[in-house]
Amino acid sequence: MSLLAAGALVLAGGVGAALRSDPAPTGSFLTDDAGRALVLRGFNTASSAKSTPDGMPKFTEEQLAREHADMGTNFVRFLISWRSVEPEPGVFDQAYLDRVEERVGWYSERGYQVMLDMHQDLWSGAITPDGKTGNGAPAWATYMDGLPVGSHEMWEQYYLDPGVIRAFDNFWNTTGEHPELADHYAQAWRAVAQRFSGNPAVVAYDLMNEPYGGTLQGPVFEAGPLTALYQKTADAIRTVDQDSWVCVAPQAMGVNWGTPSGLGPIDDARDGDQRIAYCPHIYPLPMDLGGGYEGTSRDLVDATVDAWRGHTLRTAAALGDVPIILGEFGLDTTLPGALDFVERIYATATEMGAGVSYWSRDPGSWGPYEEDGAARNLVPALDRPYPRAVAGAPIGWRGEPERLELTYRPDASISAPTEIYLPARTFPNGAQVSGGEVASWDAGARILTLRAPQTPDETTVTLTPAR
Ligand SMILES: CN(C)c1ccc(C(=O)NC[C@H]2N[C@H](CO)[C@@H](O)[C@@H]2O)cc1
Repeated sequence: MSLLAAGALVLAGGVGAALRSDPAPTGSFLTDDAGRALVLRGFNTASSAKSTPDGMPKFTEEQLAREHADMGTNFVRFLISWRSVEPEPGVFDQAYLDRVEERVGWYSERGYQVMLDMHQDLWSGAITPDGKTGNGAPAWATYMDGLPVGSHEMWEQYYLDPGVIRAFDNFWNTTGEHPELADHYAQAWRAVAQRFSGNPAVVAYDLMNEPYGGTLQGPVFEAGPLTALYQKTADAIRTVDQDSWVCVAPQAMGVNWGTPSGLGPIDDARDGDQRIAYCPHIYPLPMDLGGGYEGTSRDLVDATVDAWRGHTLRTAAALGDVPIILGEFGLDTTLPGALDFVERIYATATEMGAGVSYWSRDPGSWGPYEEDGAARNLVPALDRPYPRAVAGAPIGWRGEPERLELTYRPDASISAPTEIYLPARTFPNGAQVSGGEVASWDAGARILTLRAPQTPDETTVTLTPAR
């Protein structure tokens, strides 16, 4: 069992958890330019970007400032789209990338890390005449070959329509008719990476949102055309960007619900340690079907989370002990037991050493704010102390409203300090620290930094509210 697992198990669940037979957490993290291990907590921003003419989310800098003040997030999975990057074959829209870069600047000014998510659902807006069902791919890359697409109450049903399956089969070249589309996709990502290479706020690229294999499903898809596309795209990115992490996601069908992924390893062409991350989603079916997190539904959801955890750790290990970002999870937080479910997912991600981007930042019953801007129940639930950046190797940590415990092995070669976020609602006067020394306390940004320990030995610091 890895040190991370031992530490996490002790912190997260006591002796009982130590008997867990699941694979050990990988113990690897994305790092910032200073080399600190990053604990990433934030939102998907935002679903509204799927349909706007300019490709931008309906989201203002003031709304980001509010999110930062209310919850101390440090991460965003920012939705971009192939249709906006490459509106015509081989034509890359620099004005669109300007708009993306402006918003990346909002996050950068507040110390955020940004993961750019090439987002698709149901392939493209071109699958239906009104352009409102799917999103992501441009119309010129959407070949349905005249096959029909129906009209459905549940959006997921469109994935079973012949026209939609054919659009995916042509992209993956399962038909043998369109080998050029994957090359275009990789070059579109190269154009994005060329723009953001060296941008200190852009830490990662999430290559494709919730991939779907059309006729091909499961390992034959994931280990076949999906892994091949990721390799092609990673290679294209590395011709212009040697440092950003490349995040690869499994197919959504099944894996979102707790079944194993057959994704194959990606060879990272960069000089030095590989920077590949694994970015699955989790949406337990009983929650999606409206069951809530109570009674029998809760038992089924817990079984899903346990299965998902084990499969995720095994895939991350198979990809080369890569770091994990939970790219999406979310729910209608008016469901019974919703906040207990949110707590369960964050505790599981913490134990795994995974980053988290909640789905999503859009207003309404799934998000942190109402349409009128009023804060919802999610805000206090997500406003928790956490170690944003660790100057060394995190072994394990546990955050409760009025207590943070972090065990890590300091790395004296890292000049930047360990940073900890402390919520105003539970740490109004800052923190009492045991096991470490306070270097600074920024009451405005709610960030406390620790002085580097004198020895490289594993150390545990505990923070409780200052009186
Ligand atoms: C049948 N297939 C392929 C399928 C079914 C269901 C989802 C899904 O719920 N995804 C969860 C959330 N993720 C997207 C955005 O990435 C949201 O629209 C979904 O609610 C995905 C794929």
